[in-house]
Amino acid sequence: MAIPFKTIALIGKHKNPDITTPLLSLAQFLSERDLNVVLDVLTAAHIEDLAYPALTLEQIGKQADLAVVIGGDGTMLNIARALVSYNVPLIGVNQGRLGFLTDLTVETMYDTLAMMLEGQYVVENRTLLATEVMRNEECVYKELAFNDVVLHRGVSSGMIEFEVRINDEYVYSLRSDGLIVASPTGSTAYALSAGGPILHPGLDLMALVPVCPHTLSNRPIVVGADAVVDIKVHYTTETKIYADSHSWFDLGEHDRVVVRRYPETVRLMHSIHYSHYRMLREKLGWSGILQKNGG
Ligand SMILES: NC(=O)c1ccc[n+]([C@@H]2O[C@H](COP(=O)([O-])OP(=O)(O)OC[C@H]3O[C@@H](n4cnc5c(N)ncnc54)[C@H](O)[C@@H]3O)[C@@H](O)[C@H]2O)c1
Ligand SMILES: Nc1ncnc2c1ncn2[C@@H]1O[C@H](COP(=O)(O)OP(=O)(O)OP(=O)(O)O)[C@@H](O)[C@H]1O
Repeated sequence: MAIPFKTIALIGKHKNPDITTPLLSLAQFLSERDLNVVLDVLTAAHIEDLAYPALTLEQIGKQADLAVVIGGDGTMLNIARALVSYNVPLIGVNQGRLGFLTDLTVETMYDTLAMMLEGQYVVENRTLLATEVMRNEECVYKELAFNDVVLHRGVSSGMIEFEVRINDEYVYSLRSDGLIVASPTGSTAYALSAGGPILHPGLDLMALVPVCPHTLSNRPIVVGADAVVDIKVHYTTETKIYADSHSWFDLGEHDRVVVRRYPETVRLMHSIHYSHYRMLREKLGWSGILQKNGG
């Protein structure tokens, strides 16, 4: 079978010396299979006498057929947002903490990649969120989020107050520490810590999860892909909006935060043996066996 991937980009967690050895070893493994290997410029900057071309993420987006990200969830979030418009499938090798988005390990990556390069893979299309801050009908901040868009009180100790509308219909007003609008991918991140539901990543949905709401009856809600979530901030001290916690913006009084599904999706590639439920079981420490007699 013809290999559908000719040029493979390797992108490592920036400034992490631990990734250099596995990354170069993976580069050699791929070169020996007659594949063109390229590295991203930030990763390449820390490697001496590099035998592979160093490309910007934009060049990788245009030239690579596949990108292997060696790092943690934080690195994958960043690279996925940067490459989403180029439709390059992404494979994650975990060198970080939890590794919800980076399911291969350094130990298993050779065997698993060899199988995937022979066509034994599945692709998941993952939803992203697009957010805009509107001030007097003018957009003053615009960002993409793979996990979540979070309205938060920042460092101030006081609660924030805001009003939520969905598709122009009033939903509720709330006083709380914040509100998380999570994609299915982000449903296992901050939203989960705040009591939100775990959404299967194949779903095209968003979860709205309040952070410490003052009205205890206020619960997380799940809305459809066509929902345009409009949050009007009533009173602000230091209120901020965060996209994946990587980018943020200081909100002013009466600013509106608009969140909607981004039309393009991130393509995550997994081995055919990948199981979302096994991953949840392992990462979240769920029990794998039923014990008899309550033992
Ligand atoms: N109290 C919290 O749980 C809390 C607070 C702030 C931000 N966050 C999350 O951190 C994310 C940014 O991640 P980071 O790694 O760049 O920051 P980070 O380095 O601060 O790590 C946050 C933790 O969240 C994990 N994580 C990230 N994305 C995940 C996902 N989709 N599913 C399960 N776990 C995930 C990471 O592995 C890491 O252990 C934000 O999008 C937000 O969801 C969580
Ligand atoms: N090659 C790269 N190009 C661009 N940004 C990068 C690159 N490598 C890492 N980053 C950014 O550096 C940061 C690394 O994230 P983080 O500190 O959370 O580490 P991580 O190990 O990837 O993830 P985690 O801590 O969640 O396991 C993120 O902001 C990520 O987007």
